[in-house]
Amino acid sequence: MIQTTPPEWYKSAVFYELSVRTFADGNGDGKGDFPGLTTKLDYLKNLGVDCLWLLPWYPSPLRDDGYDVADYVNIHPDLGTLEDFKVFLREAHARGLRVIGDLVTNHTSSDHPWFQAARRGPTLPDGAPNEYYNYYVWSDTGEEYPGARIIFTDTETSNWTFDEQTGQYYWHRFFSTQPDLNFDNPAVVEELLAAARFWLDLGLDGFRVDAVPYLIEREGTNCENLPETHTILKQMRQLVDQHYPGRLLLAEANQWPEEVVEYFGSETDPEFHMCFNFPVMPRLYMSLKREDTTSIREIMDRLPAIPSFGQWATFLRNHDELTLEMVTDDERAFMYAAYAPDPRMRINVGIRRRLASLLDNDRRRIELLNSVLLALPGSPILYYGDEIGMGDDLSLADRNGVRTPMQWNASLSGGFSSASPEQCFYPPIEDPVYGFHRVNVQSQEQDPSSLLKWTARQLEMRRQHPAFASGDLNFVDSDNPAILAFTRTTPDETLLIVSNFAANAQACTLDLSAHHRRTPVTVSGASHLPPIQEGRYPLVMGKYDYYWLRLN
Ligand SMILES: OC[C@H]1O[C@H](O[C@H]2O[C@H](CO)[C@@H](O)[C@H](O)[C@H]2O)[C@H](O)[C@@H](O)[C@@H]1O
Ligand SMILES: [Ca+2]
Repeated sequence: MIQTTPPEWYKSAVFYELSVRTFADGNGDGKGDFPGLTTKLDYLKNLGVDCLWLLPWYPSPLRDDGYDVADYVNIHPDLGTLEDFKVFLREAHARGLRVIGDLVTNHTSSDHPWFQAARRGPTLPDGAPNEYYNYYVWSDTGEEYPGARIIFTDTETSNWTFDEQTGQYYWHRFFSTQPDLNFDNPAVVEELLAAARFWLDLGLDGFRVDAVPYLIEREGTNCENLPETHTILKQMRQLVDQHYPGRLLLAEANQWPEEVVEYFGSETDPEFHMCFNFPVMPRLYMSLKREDTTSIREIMDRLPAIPSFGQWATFLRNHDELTLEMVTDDERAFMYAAYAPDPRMRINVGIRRRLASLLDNDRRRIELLNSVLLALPGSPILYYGDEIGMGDDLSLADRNGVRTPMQWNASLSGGFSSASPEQCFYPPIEDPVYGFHRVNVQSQEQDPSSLLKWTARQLEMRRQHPAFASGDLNFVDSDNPAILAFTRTTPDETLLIVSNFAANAQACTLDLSAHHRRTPVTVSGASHLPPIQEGRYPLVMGKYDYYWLRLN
């Protein structure tokens, strides 16, 4: 059962991101749904995750996979009913699993009744003011805010789109089918808070809040991270603190450390409990190809201190492209050359591939990056299917190639649905390397050496050593840049994590003078390494090897 304490459960949680639509189909119509997901809760519990993050489940025309919301307080009919959702949430809680949703704040779908009403213009035919007009951001010229970048660079040429009905332009930071809400209008803030309350009242454990930097526009700025945006987001936190203590707000702010840290607020004026650590993610991949981990250490050193209630969210992949917004131009060019040799792999400012295919399906590299993810400060978020090494489908448009059906077994449609593959929302992957005949949960559950079993064991080990979640981070100097070494320390234990990012065996000497006379023992307890006699500690590691050690 879910305990109401500790309120800061998210600090030690492992999260699992999934799309209800592509996880498990309960009624055989080819579309995943809440009843299907409910049947998979034991799988998720056994994997060892603590909290599920569900992609948007709202009614939507699905022009951005549900991030175009047409009704904030309902379930998309394909995914089931509100009653199905309640059953799912009850069953998740009964297993000790928490659940957060995705609150799409910045914009609605152009199909949302608010936008359709807004298009009637500022004044209604009877002369009364149209209250919905000011729910959105309008312009006569479409020339305002030229400092705001375009985010979906492959699709959009402007952040303004002309609307025939009003004869005006409306503002949108994402697709033109996603008009931005006008957060200068207090009624809009109230609507979003009411939507949040609706789900929190049903027992939801919180939200990942989408695209938070873009709520407010101001001339002469880039319209990101503005002080007025923070003021609004703090109202959301106040709502949670006052009425829903113990629930979580996680900010999706794809920004540099100096900007993202502002989304935590402060001890006395809090904003989000958690923020994604976007900048470290591409550097994990970059370090592998460069066989040089300097950039990981540099970006982690650049993270400012966060309030005591705060926690980072770390991840290797998610439902979007592997974003390259938080790297330099040179680094971006390097990443494209290294990880997206086929132009179809590129989209907007990123790479639309899954973890296993990015890493050439190399089990050692997959384990290495996961082991670093689980050991770095922050609560890790696993992306569904990556725990079994699913691949992607480049023939699907947009970012949908990384959103294919979960592969449960080798039966028709990979056990995702009793419908045929052609009837599935996205076709299940069937290629010989990543297809469901070869890569699926059932076969990996029967194989003690599978990636799935390895992942479950790592999560269990992480749980047994709280320093992984809460220990202080200290980098250990290594004379070999291919080898990343750091400690995580609590008053009770010190963990030493050493990882070889090179494709060959590497030797290094670590400066462990702070740990003189201690003996590194693998966290499983299976192997003792030589004691740290002197400050300089020599180590030889096989290619892509990693050690999780406890200093006794
Ligand atoms: O709702 C619109 C989009 O919001 C999120 O977008 C984020 O992903 C973008 C890349 O796909 C990224 O560049 C941007 O900084 C983020 O806000 C959401 O995760 C997307 O799926 C969605 O389309
Ligand atoms: Ca279904």
